[in-house]
Amino acid sequence: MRVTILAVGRLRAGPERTLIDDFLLRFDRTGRALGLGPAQVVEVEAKPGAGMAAEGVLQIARIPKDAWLCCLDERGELLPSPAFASRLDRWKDERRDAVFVIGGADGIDPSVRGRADLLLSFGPMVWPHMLVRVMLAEQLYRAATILSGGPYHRA
Ligand SMILES: C[S@@+](CC[C@H](N)C(=O)[O-])C[C@H]1O[C@@H](n2cnc3c(N)ncnc32)[C@H](O)[C@@H]1O
Repeated sequence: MRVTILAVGRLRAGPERTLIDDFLLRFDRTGRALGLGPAQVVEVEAKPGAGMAAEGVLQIARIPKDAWLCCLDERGELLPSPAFASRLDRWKDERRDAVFVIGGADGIDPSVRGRADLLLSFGPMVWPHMLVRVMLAEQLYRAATILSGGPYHRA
């Protein structure tokens, strides 16, 4: 199953980018034997000040028709890492694509949120979207290690 992190804004080279690249590379390596991956980051950028609705139009254009759609949202479901891994495991048997949408400064437009199969929360606090990219990349890698029985996840 291809995995896309669909994010707003361009992330320049720096520590967050390094971590994301590293976790997604590890996810690809660990997930390959499980039918998970490859993972990619797709960035959309609306004109300055165009707002969340314009970002939503760009995001919808990048979501494959039959993809599982997960929107990252602080008001969403809280899942322990093994439960998140189980979701990925189930989704990969059902669809070719999973897309994880991370909003910009204003959040995710209702036109995108309304289509989501899952609203996933990393806790009730609001995190900067660049950090949410890193957290999601790490959880994807963690999920792959849980499914492969590796020693990375210890709880
Ligand atoms: C800075 S936040 C935007 C918050 C926006 N003010 C709102 O109320 O929706 C940018 C994006 O990061 C993601 N995000 C931030 N905190 C999160 C959390 N605790 N759990 C999941 N996603 C989160 C969401 O996708 C959000 O749209």
